[in-house]
Amino acid sequence: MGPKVAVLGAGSWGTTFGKVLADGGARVTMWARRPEQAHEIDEAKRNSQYLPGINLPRSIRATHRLAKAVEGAEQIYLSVPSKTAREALKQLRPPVARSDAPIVSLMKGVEKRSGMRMSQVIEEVLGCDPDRIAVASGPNLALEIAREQPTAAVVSSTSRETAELIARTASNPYFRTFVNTDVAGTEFGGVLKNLIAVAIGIVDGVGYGENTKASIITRGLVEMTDFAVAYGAQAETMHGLAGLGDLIATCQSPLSRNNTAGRLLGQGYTLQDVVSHMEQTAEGLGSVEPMLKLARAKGVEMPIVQQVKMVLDGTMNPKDIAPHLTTDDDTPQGERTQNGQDDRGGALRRAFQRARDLFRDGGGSARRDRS
Ligand SMILES: NC(=O)c1ccc[n+]([C@@H]2O[C@H](COP(=O)([O-])OP(=O)(O)OC[C@H]3O[C@@H](n4cnc5c(N)ncnc54)[C@H](O)[C@@H]3O)[C@@H](O)[C@H]2O)c1
Ligand SMILES: O=P(O)(O)OC[C@H](O)CO
Repeated sequence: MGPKVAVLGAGSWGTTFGKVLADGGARVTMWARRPEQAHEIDEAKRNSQYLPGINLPRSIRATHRLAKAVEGAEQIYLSVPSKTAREALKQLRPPVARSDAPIVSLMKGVEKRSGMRMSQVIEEVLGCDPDRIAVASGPNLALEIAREQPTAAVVSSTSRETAELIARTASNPYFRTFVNTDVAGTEFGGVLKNLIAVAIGIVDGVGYGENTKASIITRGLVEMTDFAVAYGAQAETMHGLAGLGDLIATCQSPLSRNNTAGRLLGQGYTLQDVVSHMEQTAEGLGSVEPMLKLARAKGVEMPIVQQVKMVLDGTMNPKDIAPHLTTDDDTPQGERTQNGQDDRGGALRRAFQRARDLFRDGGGSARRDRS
């Protein structure tokens, strides 16, 4: 018999992940805020609003009572929009204090006010040991997985044991989960690819073709890597499932809400129009500002994300987004990342600055992951 698990949040990803877990043998109880949604999942084994046409496993249970969902749970998965994560977590404090169940974030956003990653918000609100926290990410478009199309994902935790436990539970014949211990890289990959997917949507909406998109994806990966490495992540994580893998899926798919939001902006709709049109969460729209703030704090240049912000603010015509892939200056620049290139004084200076910051903080990347 598989572990008893709770999945909190019954939108498209929470429900799909509940199915992944149940199809891997776990005993799943979903928590939905709305009683009628909990009732539909529990009785009809359907979530018609978020996963139309999908039959959920017969074993899945659902409730709108949080305490009932987490009672006796050996693992707890959280899948709400990042802007509501803190509020949802506060309700979890009493039951979590009574258990030692790992807490797994399925979310791909940062907290707008603080710029904190979701694992950091979990650690702060629940006050639990980081080794008990895991995050899941990767090229994971919910509807494709709900249709049981073969997919890979990655689970990360500062404790390899926790990551392996969650990866074993979140695996089934159509869903294969890998592990790593680079929590910051895994989370930032999921946040950053959303921003690049918005850019791709914008140029799609304008009507530009594959050269423009390939240029943005490739240079976008450089921005993602520079940012993540500046925050103590490993560059190789950005080239794995949580980085490049997810970047490809999100930038290519019309199923992506971030890509869709960008496309509408590129077609000339305002941000306000787009937000009111979207029925599901497009995390990228709310992440642009906090991520640029974090980038500035480390001296990381993110010209593509900066241009996305200008389109969101209405200060740049979407059709102008692609040609200037740098906001720096007109000097030809090396193609490698800021961290890798040795042909620009600025990059070298920043690398020294980061090394000095790291040294001053007294530790390497693993330690910084826990901050
Ligand atoms: N959909 C995907 O393909 C996918 C894949 C991977 C990761 N994610 C990430 O998963 C997270 C959730 O996204 P989603 O796609 O399920 O969004 P969604 O818009 O489909 O659903 C969000 C759900 O959260 C519920 N909710 C909102 N605030 C809540 C609160 N305070 N308490 C309880 N429930 C609340 C909503 O009622 C809704 O059921 C996001 O961070 C997203 O980036 C989504
Ligand atoms: O629909 P999106 O844009 O939130 O993307 C969903 C997943 O994150 C893809 O991995």
